[in-house]
Amino acid sequence: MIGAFKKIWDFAGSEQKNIKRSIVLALLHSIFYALQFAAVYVVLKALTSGDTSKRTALYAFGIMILSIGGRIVLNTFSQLQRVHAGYFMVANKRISIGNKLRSVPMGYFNKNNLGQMTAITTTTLTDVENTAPVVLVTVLGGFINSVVFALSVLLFDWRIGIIVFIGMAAFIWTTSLQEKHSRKSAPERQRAQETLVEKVLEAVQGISVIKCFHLGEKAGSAVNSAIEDSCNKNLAIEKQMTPYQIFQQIVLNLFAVIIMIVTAALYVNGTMGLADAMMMFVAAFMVFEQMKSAGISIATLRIAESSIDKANETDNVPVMDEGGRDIVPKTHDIAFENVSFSYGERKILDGVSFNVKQKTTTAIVGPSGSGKTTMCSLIARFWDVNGGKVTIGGEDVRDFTLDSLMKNISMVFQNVYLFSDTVENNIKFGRPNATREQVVEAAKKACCHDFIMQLPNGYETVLEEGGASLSGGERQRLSIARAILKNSPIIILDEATANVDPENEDRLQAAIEALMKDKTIIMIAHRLKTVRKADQILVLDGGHIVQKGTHAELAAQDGIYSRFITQRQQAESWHIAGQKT
Ligand SMILES: Nc1ncnc2c1ncn2[C@@H]1O[C@H](COP(=O)(O)OP(=O)(O)OP(=O)(O)O)[C@@H](O)[C@H]1O
Repeated sequence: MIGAFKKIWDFAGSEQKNIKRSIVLALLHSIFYALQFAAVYVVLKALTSGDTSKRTALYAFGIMILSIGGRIVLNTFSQLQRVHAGYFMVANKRISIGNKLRSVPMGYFNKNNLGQMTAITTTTLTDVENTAPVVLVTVLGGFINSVVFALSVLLFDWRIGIIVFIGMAAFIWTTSLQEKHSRKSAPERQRAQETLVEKVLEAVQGISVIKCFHLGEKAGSAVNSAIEDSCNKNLAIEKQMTPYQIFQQIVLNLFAVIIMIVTAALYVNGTMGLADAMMMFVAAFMVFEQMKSAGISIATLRIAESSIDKANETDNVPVMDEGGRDIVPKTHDIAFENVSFSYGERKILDGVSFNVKQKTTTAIVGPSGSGKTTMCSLIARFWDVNGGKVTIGGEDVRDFTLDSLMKNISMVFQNVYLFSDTVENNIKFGRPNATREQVVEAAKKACCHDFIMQLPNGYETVLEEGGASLSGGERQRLSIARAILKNSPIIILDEATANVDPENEDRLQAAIEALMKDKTIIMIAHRLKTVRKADQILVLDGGHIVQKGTHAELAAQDGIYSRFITQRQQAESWHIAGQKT
């Protein structure tokens, strides 16, 4: 249990001060709570001694008012501090995880699916927000209050005080039993919650496939069973905890009864006065109150702990940036030196070496799945090589900080992701402080300006998430405008195969040509026209560069490249024939 408290305390980080304040206020609250006993004692003492003066009544009344007023004020402020701590400690963790995810290797996203990550940053951390500070303040505050209360009883009458302490020890014993049991079920509840988020996201993201293949029932039943499982796991925790909570109540009530019996006995044998005995009767009802609420909160301690473990696990993944330097490379030559790379056990690149001179264009061709995209991803360090090295201007990409590396590179892929933000902000993504004029200039070069101006609010139009409100070609040209504005010296380009109708193709080509001007280009090429113009062509197959040279050199050789030419020529003639009909 102490370990769990320490975890919450460490998690609170800079919010520890607010939790401390909340606990102190909770303690002060308990002093004001105890004041009502003083009022009761004054009344009892007066009644048993026959003092019915107005002064005594007012005195008792004043103490009672002070007790009530103090409790209201202190409880409000204690709660405010607690809520503040909960909200900010979780907000800080969310920001920290967000920053981490920018710098983790892409392999992390393979192993940890979107559902898990969404669950951690939403429901899991919301659990921490709602439970951690409450549990800390209620349980710690509750125990400290009870000890203070018990000490007061001990000073008042040592015999009853000892019974109170024994009752507290019995309660702690039942609590430790309860806590051991919740240790196993809290992570299970956690997993069920993650699966639920995962299934809902999957159903929403794959809705077009689900509709196409009439899979509504299947997808629905996966979501339903995840909901059911999550409900069951929550109920299981409740069911598991209930007997312990009943047991705790029995133990505490039993000790309250013992206090009353012993008090009565002490009064009867004349070792306790009437007022003191009546006071002890009242105390018997109240002395364990704080412990009871602490006991109920203990059940959520494990939930908070397992949620914190999960969030910390995500926050502690090793990032790629560690040890990187802010490097400004002297040139933008790119080199692969004997590079090997595998996804898990599966080798994709094996001893790949080549050089790209700055401000030249290199086209990569090869069969589907040969590793073209992977090779490009290694330059931007989405992944780290398993052997050899990738350099820019002679500097290993692993020596750069992520930011200083990405300053040099723009990537334009076929799958363009646009954020649910204005068109302008989507274009400014790579250069946030660009002016409107610069945005418009880039959009014009990328042949986007006309369609942007036709949108309801032009550059201020807010796009739908992922860019769903735009056509594939429009999305692609916006991503080119983004890259033009970023103006980085190296461009990695996956030439479009899809979304290209003849009208769009001309615009797209114009956009790409604007982007490529005076840059070092690595291009996954699909069109014969672009491959022909490249300064160097790399043919990738079976994890190796099997051919390297200019179009003229490779076209003269028998091999994959000459077959690629034949295939492209056929495809392009089919394309043209298709247009004529
Ligand atoms: N994130 C990943 N995790 C595991 N395997 C992957 C991952 N990405 C790609 N692969 C596998 O690595 C191989 C190379 O993929 P890559 O996308 O680099 O090929 P490509 O030549 O670009 O293919 P295409 O021309 O079809 O786009 C493929 O067999 C693919 O299944």
